[in-house]
Amino acid sequence: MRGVLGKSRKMICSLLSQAPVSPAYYYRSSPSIYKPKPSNRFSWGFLAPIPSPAIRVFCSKPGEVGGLMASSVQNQGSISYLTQREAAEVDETLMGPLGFSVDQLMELAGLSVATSIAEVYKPSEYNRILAICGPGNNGGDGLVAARHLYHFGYKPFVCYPKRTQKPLYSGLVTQLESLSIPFLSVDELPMDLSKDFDILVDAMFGFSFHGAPRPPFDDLIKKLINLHYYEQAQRKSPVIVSVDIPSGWHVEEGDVGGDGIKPDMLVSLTAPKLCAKKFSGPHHFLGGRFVPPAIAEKYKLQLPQYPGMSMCVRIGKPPQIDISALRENYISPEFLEEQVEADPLDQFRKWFDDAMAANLKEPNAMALSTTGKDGKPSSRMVLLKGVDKDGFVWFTNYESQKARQLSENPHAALLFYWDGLNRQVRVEGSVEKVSDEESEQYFHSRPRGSQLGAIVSKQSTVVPGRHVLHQQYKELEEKYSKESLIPKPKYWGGYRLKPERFEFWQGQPSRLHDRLEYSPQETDGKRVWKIVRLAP
Ligand SMILES: NC(=O)C1=CN([C@@H]2O[C@H](COP(=O)(O)OP(=O)(O)OC[C@H]3O[C@@H](n4cnc5c(N)ncnc54)[C@H](OP(=O)(O)O)[C@@H]3O)[C@@H](O)[C@H]2O)[C@@H](O)CC1
Ligand SMILES: Cc1cc2nc3c(=O)[nH]c(=O)nc-3n(C[C@H](O)[C@H](O)[C@H](O)COP(=O)(O)O)c2cc1C
Ligand SMILES: Cc1ncc(COP(=O)(O)O)c(C=O)c1O
Ligand SMILES: [K+]
Repeated sequence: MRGVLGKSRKMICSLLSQAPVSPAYYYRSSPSIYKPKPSNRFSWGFLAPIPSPAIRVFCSKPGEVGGLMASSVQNQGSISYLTQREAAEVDETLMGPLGFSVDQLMELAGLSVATSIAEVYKPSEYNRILAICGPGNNGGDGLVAARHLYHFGYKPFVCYPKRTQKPLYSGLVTQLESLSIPFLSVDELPMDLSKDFDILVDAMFGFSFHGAPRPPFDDLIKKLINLHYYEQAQRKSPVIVSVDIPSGWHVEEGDVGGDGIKPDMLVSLTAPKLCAKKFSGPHHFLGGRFVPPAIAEKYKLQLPQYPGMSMCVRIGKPPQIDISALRENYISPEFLEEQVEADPLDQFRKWFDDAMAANLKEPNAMALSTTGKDGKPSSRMVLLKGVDKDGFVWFTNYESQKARQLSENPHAALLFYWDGLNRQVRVEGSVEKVSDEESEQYFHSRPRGSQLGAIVSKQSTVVPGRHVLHQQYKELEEKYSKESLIPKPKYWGGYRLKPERFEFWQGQPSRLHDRLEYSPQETDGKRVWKIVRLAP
């Protein structure tokens, strides 16, 4: 036993060091200023390899969008598929020499199913889920997924007609019961599932399925097939998510007669089985992030890289994007005149603290909009580096495009967008350079690399290639290798915007957002901020 483990550990290490990094692809979203005709559906053609994908996935049906979780898209051609026998062998190896227990694998598999669903179907629009669970481990995955989906904010129901008395399964049932998740018998299910559920999780059979489905699963499978006809009759029907194998399909041949279920999503576990090649629905995911390199090597598995910390990864063709259907319904607490600070700077600090507390990434990133003498506006992101009664400060290159525009027209607008909080803040005012001292002080507080970078970059001018920047950077690194202080170039420094108008925006349902505007007023020779509500 020790020998096997020792050997596999060594093998794992050596495989890890040689493991080719499979390319991960993502497709980009962009601000949706384009308003297509209702029928205008098109797919995003742009797929770019990135080292660590972290993106949203957009899908074809209204309400289907990726959450904030990362996902990536992988070319179907480069993925390998398992036969039924190989799938069973992998199972045995994982739970034999590799030391996994069935509970562990099932927990991770069920979690993968739940996270795949959450990536595509938002709980606000696809809330009622029926998990139909079969007698084997595929059914167990369905029970685990139902529990996670409950915690993700969905309302799951479970149909589990052929139970096993094994402690693992009775434990899963108890866990669901303790969450008051209803169990429905086959008789309690409506004839037509389309009215009561938004998502049907097909966890009836996995890779050990053989022959023709026996009762009561034959009828349950028919219920799922019938949904297809309701849809053809223009009725809204729930989406079907199949766990590992679309139930009733041959594990290798797929939907042989062509009259089987047609899932919208397939979550392959460990590695796709051969039948997955026949899956033509819009969402194919892989889950079960536990495959050790030793197994991948043995079965020559080519699997996509899981992005970041994600429990699932999209495989197969990217779905078509209907940009016109992408929308969020903002749900936030009310933002009322009585609650706001009299001084907009205090209000800004309050919201900034909220953004920090919510762990938002770079809450100090703001869009800066400027116009030159030609009156043509341009925007770009900069980082807020200080804010007080004198204004909002950022640093940049004094010979950049924005600097040229600011010299021609010293007025600008700043925009903060705090996605996770449904908030934006607009600040407008006049701009001036900060003192040289202030720029000096800030410049030397930056990492050495960024200081050198600022010297190298003649910001907004044309560069013949990346190598030129790197070459200059290297030369500077050598030049200043023995110096503790890197001199700030004259062409780098800060700007300060003195606010003349603020607007605090908080998203609300039905687009009836809160907008409170602050503008300065003279009252009895004193400057005070007047607050008004603007129509959304
Ligand atoms: N790495 C892995 O391997 C992992 C595997 N995982 C999961 O395990 C799944 C495989 O599980 P599994 O082996 O328990 O098989 P599965 O198909 O769920 O059920 C077999 C049951 O169905 C029955 N049955 C068969 N045919 C039938 C028919 N025609 N009509 C009626 N009943 C029929 C059969 O009864 P029998 O025919 O033996 O009498 C038996 O009771 C796999 O797909 C994945 O989801 C993950 O949890 C974690 C990682
Ligand atoms: C999140 C983020 C923060 C940025 N922060 C700064 C910054 O603080 N200063 C800066 O000069 N450029 C910053 N940039 C780069 C600018 O967006 C822009 O590319 C650059 O300043 C040139 O703009 P210009 O040609 O309009 O002058 C940032 C970019 C991003 C995406
Ligand atoms: C070109 C440029 N300058 C300055 C900054 C701000 O960097 P720092 O936080 O080091 O001041 C950024 C940040 O992205 C940048 O891209
Ligand atoms: K299934």
